[in-house]
Amino acid sequence: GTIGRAGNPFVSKQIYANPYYASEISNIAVPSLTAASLQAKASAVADVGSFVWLDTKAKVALLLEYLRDIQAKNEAGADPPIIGAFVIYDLPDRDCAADASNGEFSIAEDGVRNYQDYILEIANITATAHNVNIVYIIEPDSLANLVTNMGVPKCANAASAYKQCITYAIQRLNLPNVAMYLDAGHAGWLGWPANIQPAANLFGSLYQAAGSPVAVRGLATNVANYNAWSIATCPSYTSPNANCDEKRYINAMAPLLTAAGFPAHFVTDTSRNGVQPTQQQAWGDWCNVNGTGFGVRPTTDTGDPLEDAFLWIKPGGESDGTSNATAARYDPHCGLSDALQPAPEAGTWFQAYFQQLLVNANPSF
Ligand SMILES: O=[N+]([O-])c1ccc(O[C@@H]2O[C@H](CO)[C@@H](O[C@@H]3O[C@H](CO)[C@@H](O[C@@H]4O[C@H](CO)[C@@H](O)[C@H](O)[C@H]4O)[C@H](O)[C@H]3O)[C@H](O)[C@H]2O)cc1
Ligand SMILES: [Mg+2]
Repeated sequence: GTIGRAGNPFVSKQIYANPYYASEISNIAVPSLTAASLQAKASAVADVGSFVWLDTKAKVALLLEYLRDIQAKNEAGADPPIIGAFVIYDLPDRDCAADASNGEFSIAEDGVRNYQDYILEIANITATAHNVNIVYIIEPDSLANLVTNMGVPKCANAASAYKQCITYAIQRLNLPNVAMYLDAGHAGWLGWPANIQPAANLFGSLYQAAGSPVAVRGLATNVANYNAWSIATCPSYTSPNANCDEKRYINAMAPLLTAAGFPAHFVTDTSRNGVQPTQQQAWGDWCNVNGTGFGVRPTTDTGDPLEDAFLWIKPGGESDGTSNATAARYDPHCGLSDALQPAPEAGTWFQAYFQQLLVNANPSF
């Protein structure tokens, strides 16, 4: 049966500690660290299962390589069995409300067709690796931008392409060895009272229009963001949004989704939420935020029946965006007082940020 229909895809499994992140740590981070104690801690980070971002068509080659490695490890008796963990992130006109993570495809230049080819390649590789279970997070920030940023021309112009591409993706990846979670922003984005019902409507209508694919298990929250899973006192910067953490957000969202025909479960990114409250000057500050730390390691022990797992989705140490104001992809959020600077381009290794996460890790390494 499909792992999506079969319930929580993470139970009695371990997430692949992928070589891409491990090599960033062993080739860049460890040699850059002077204290031997920090080198040992850094090496331990490489052993944590985290998500591989397929943020270019070229990186789909990694999917094939890593699924083969997982298959071999499982055949050699990996216990618990290893599952693959990947982020689908290559929409045309990507990251439409920001400048830091714009992608390789543009709608004006056959971007929808290029995206469909990207998805087909992933689907074909996924189907051949039929005895490896895989979790896909679908397109961070995309649908959330369609809820709150239709006033941004680039988002308004991209809306139908986003929906067409995401529908294509969840239909083509609706395979027996797949579970998918659609990205749903975070408590400080779609959790606002003004946004949460429109968000449920969008997710419900898209899910049903796609034919309610059984492999779609639910939604992913807090991807590349910093919110607490559950916090006793709402931080000041969250006021007046009562949904001030991810647990409150998903518990407010779940009944609205069920009513919209989408009985969803959730996963939450805890890779960078170990320090609470954060040093964000405003809740909407998303770029390379100062003072953060690695959060709870991946686990299904969430204490909430709606929450399948805490996961490390954003690879901690990879930049959210460049602080170079002359760069083509410069976004002003990466130049704010609460953003660690100087920062390299989105997705590239940011050693000072990795060190920050490491020394602030909670639980500590
Ligand atoms: O006082 N009030 O009553 C009240 C009422 C309503 C208010 O309005 C809300 O304010 C929120 C901010 O507080 C806004 O949320 C921000 O929206 C941004 C996109 O526009 C997101 O940015 C993305 O972040 C991603 C990583 O998460 C990046 O990968 C990506 O590149 C980047 O673009 C921020 O996270 C997210 O925090 C809401 O839209 C907005 O509706 C505010 C106050
Ligand atoms: Mg981003």
